[in-house]
Amino acid sequence: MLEIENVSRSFGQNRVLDGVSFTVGDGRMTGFVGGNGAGKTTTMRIILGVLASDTGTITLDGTRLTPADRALFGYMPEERGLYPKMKVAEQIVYLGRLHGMTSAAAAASTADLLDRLGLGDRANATVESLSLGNQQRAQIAAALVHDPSVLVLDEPFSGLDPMAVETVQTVLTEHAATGVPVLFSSHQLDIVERICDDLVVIANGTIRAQGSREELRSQHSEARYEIDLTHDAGWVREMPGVRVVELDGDYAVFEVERGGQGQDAAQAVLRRALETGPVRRFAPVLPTLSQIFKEVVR
Ligand SMILES: Nc1ncnc2c1ncn2[C@@H]1O[C@H](COP(=O)(O)OP(=O)(O)OP(=O)(O)O)[C@@H](O)[C@H]1O
Repeated sequence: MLEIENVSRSFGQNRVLDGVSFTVGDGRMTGFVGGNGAGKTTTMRIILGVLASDTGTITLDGTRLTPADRALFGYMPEERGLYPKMKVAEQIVYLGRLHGMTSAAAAASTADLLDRLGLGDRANATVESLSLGNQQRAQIAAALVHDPSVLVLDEPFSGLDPMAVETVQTVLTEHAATGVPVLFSSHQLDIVERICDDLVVIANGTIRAQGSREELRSQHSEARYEIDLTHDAGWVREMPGVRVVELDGDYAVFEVERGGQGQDAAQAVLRRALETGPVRRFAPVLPTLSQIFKEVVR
């Protein structure tokens, strides 16, 4: 498990990370989300040791990170780092060699990754001749070539078409499934929602929420309910403590206050519904990641 504990960092007077703590579990795809300038890249650079923190520690399985640990990490930096004029496969093999792989092992890993990423037929093309999306796939291969023990990816899905998102997602998920902690940032909340196991939300340099996707969704779900009746649901609008956000014949979605009073109001709707006839469905509505995000960064 990778653990970031109480990390702070300022640039001049500007405190861009303030007591940041979160964990990236083994085998967990952990989405790191936050608005522009929230502190994601700074955090990732500190994890990789390319930037120092002012305070705080980073540990892997309880031990403080050493340069040797970090040499085994895979990193896709925000500023993409491949040489434009070098051939794709040659370059990825070269990066594998820098990580201490034999030529044969680096070549085998490169060929395998390029195939899985759908770049097999471009192995001998120069990086600059690839489309941006394909350059991005090559960057993913570069981060994975040495079979990293931890994977940190800054916006791995930006600029990818939906097919490429799926391809990259499969490769990353397979790598995580070998027990590797994977931290990736993204502004594409729909993608994060689909693929992350855990989520960390940062705003203005502080962590606003973290946990498994299911935990977060259920923590933020109790205020909204849907009810599906076999008769008109218009009366729900008249119920105290209830705000109807959608009404369509015998179907309604409504919000209540968070907490005990709100729950009582929701239960009162259910009781009244049962008095008036059969109820097909009554359930909390799980919020989308985008709704949770808006709520916690507010
Ligand atoms: N080298 C630096 N010198 C001064 N300020 C910096 C430096 N690097 C980052 N910052 C500031 O730190 C803050 C956090 O930036 P960071 O790049 O970590 O955010 P981010 O969450 O990755 O944003 P984005 O989604 O836009 O990439 C910003 O206000 C940025 O201007």
